[in-house]
Amino acid sequence: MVNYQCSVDLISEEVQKSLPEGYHVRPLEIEDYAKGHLDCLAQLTTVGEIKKEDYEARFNYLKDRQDTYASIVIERDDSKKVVASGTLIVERKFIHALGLCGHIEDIVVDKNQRGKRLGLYVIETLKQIGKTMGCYKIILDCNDGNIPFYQKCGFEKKENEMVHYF
Ligand SMILES: CC(=O)SCCNC(=O)CCNC(=O)[C@H](O)C(C)(C)COP(=O)(O)OP(=O)(O)OC[C@H]1O[C@@H](n2cnc3c(N)ncnc32)[C@H](O)[C@@H]1OP(=O)(O)O
Repeated sequence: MVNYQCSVDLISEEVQKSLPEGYHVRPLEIEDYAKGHLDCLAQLTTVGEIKKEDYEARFNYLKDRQDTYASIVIERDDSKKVVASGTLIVERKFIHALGLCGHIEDIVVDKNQRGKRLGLYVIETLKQIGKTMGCYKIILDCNDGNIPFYQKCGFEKKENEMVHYF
């Protein structure tokens, strides 16, 4: 199984050029608590009060499972702030010959940084990580308003999303 940290290094070189100047993509780091990762996520949905030690415990849980979770961020070079983030989760199936299915989750670009193709870049990076890790497909759920964005990222609409909240 590929360690995604390595694949991000490879991807970075290949596609970094397509990012606007002054930004870079990298795996999530434990220091991102202080770099605005949660502020960015709060522009997607409710985050709640998360203490630094709890953030770090969750980060370490994910880091110990890099064959399943790949979280990436885009950092702005001048402010050193996280301005975009996203996660790929790799599901291990019995079907499709023990196939691996990638799930894209929690995509967000800071509201002041939208329209610069940062979202596209996050998705392209996660797609390449998924491919490198051996996923046969990548799926995601989104609202109607984001369908055109994901179509630009190479996704097509298929079936429906269902939810049951506890
Ligand atoms: C699986 C999930 O996580 S779904 C949740 C997605 N996240 C959110 O809804 C949070 C709030 N929204 C955001 O963070 C951002 O608006 C995002 C992530 C949806 C898009 O990020 P951006 O960086 O602004 O998009 P980006 O600039 O990369 O756009 C890529 C292309 O999609 C187009 N696009 C982006 N959003 C939209 C939209 N809502 N409707 C139509 N086209 C769109 C852009 O015009 C661009 O087109 P182009 O290639 O012809 O220039």
